[in-house]
Amino acid sequence: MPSAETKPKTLYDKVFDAHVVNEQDDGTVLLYIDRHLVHEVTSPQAFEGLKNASRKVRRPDCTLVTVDHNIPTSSRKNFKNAEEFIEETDSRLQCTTLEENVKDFGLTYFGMGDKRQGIVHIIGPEQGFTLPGTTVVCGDSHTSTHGAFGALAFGIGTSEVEHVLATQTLITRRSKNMRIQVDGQLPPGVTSKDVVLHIIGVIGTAGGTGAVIEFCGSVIRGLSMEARMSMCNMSIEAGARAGMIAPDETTFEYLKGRPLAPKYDSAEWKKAVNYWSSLKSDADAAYDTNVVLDGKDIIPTISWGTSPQDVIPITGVVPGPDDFQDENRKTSCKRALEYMGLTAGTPMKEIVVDKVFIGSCTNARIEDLRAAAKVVNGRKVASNIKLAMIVPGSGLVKAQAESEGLDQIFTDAGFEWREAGCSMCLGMNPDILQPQERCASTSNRNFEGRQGAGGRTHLMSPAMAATAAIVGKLADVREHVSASPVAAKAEPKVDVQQDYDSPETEDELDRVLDLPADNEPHTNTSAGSSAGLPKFTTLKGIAAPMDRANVDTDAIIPKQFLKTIKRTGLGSAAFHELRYTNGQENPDFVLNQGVYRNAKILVVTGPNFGCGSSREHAPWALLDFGIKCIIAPSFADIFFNNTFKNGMLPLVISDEAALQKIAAEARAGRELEVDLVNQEIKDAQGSKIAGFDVESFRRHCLINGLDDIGITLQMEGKIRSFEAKRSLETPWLDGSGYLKRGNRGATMVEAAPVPKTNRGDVKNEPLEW
Ligand SMILES: CC(C)[C@H](C(=O)O)[C@@H](O)C(=O)O
Ligand code: SF4
Repeated sequence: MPSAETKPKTLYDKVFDAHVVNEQDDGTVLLYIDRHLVHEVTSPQAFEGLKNASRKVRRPDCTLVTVDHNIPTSSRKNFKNAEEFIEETDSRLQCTTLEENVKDFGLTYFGMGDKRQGIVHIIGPEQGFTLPGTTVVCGDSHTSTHGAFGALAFGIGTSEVEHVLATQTLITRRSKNMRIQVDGQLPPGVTSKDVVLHIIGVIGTAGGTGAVIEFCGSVIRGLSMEARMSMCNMSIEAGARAGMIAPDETTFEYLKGRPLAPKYDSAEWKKAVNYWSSLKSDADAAYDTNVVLDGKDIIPTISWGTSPQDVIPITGVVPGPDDFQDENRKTSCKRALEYMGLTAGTPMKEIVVDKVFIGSCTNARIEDLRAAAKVVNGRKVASNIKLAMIVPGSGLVKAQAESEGLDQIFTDAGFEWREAGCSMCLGMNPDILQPQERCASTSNRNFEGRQGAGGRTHLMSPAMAATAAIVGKLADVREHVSASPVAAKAEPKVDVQQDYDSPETEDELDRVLDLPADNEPHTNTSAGSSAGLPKFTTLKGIAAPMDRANVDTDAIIPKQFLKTIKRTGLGSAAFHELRYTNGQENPDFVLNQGVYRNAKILVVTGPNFGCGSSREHAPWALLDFGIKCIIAPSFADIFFNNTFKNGMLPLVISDEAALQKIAAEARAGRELEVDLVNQEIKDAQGSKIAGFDVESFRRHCLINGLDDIGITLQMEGKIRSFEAKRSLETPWLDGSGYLKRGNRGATMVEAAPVPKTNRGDVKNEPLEW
């Protein structure tokens, strides 16, 4: 056996190992976080937690904040401030709460009046905030996007957002290694979006559970950074913790001249590139799973159902339950066909579309817009299309597209040209589908109700969505455009400097100056801080049975309830779309029936519970309903973590016979007892039905009601030594370019750290600095 030092490592192992602050014997790791992106939906409760415990943000210089999910995409010509601009009360409150928080904590913020505002996963890379070899987190599942740079980037829940804000670390464990190699070459008309949809079709939405996927092979090497981002973005849809691609010349080329990357050609840049070049898997590194695909087998791919694994080549027909072996898939197929209003056997190309959405963190970058414009150029949107919209991923993408005349191509064809934001990807703002409307969408999730209650989503590439807009039906781009719309590998540079007055005189010393006024980390103490959690020892109560697979967090708590700035009060909204029909309780749904109304335990017989979004609102809603324990054959990673942070217990029972025994008790309406101390599930008479295993650190915290942040703060010494080492080895990660440059150039004033208001009237304080 080679020693730990000499053992060949994967890219993931290398980045992970380089960030370990502390490792316990049971594998619990305190991991240092280099980059934290924050948005309005998943942060209010985290900032509230900090305030309640009188804590500060430890590293404002490593934190970047924007608004994206709730904001309208209508013209901002008359924009003055979010308070006046956002009409919907809850959305407005979420955005203004964020603005108060960035002021109170002195954070760098791209507000709606700043050209650099955009979807978090678009602006991080665009600004050079995302760098190879870093750890990147955000309270958002599509943080996986940033893995395209060889960063270890993953979504976290709100409790973890608070943990990172307070400590700049996370408590985590190692994931498995999965390699997906795509060899050969892609045929014309096939893009990275088709590749990733195809992959999810092959491995399924739970295929990557517990693993970090490394994408490699000649097809991946040949992709531009933007195309790589689209792929890593959707690794969460394959159930993975993260997706990664080893950095190479394409990556370095993309990073040249980005405001927050080391200055190009400086000694620091060279040092960085030298380090980044070492970030590749060792030749004989071992993977837990290997998948090998050939690019030539991939055809433009599109989704037909309500899960991202429900995909098919555009040349295919809508499948039926008989096309699947697995019972769970047969049942979900039936339900999906009903929801989608489709009949098995219908050719995909005959499906008529009502709306077209080109946007989202998967496909709203300049290359995506160019690919769509190439299809649209000189043509008109079909007359049956009620709305075709282009929503650029950031203000800078929008400006770049306008400078290339793409906006004109789109508007001439009949598309609406909007302002940056998440928009109809999840419809937290006014951009939604009406019930039964069918949408060709470049986003990443086709869950029931995702783009609007009753709305029907088909996922596809920008070129395919543009083709659907022109044809009025789902259509094959290859039949409508002669040349491949795939962008060349040459990097499509968005002009990130346009707002940015970079001083000519910068030299190496700059890095030292390039620090916030108080570059000392803001240290929090563990003393007298947050309240901790209620202890979980045993739980006795009614268990509700749920025979479903892939229950996503959009289903557990739909988007309209994410606008709260509190953790409580979501119980009545849990499983909203399943629980109510036209405002009336649906009698078929288990939680509306007799004893199950008071269920404390949920027994799910299908795999992959809690997949999709990172919203901690899902466990909050279950907890508020009264459910403290969920038993299932497997869970999606982020949901699994989120439950523990709320004193809840997710129990993996992978033994089918044991699970069926437990489910039988639940179906009979009898109580179960979950004994965490002895790790046993008992029936109402107290006889053991099954045993289980919970990682010792997590068990210890639950049983003793311990607060993670408090525990981590006791490691201050170790965190400080880690930071000192980081400053020496990767100095480019300290300080934020904005925080210094903001004091120099007038055009940068709006991005300076936000002083705490001293007028006591935050609402009337101008927000566009
Ligand atoms: C709001 C946020 C928690 C969520 C996510 O984590 O993915 C959102 O971005 C989504 O796409 O559903
Ligand atoms: S998936 Fe959609 S809602 Fe989520 S961050 Fe991306 S664009 Fe926004």
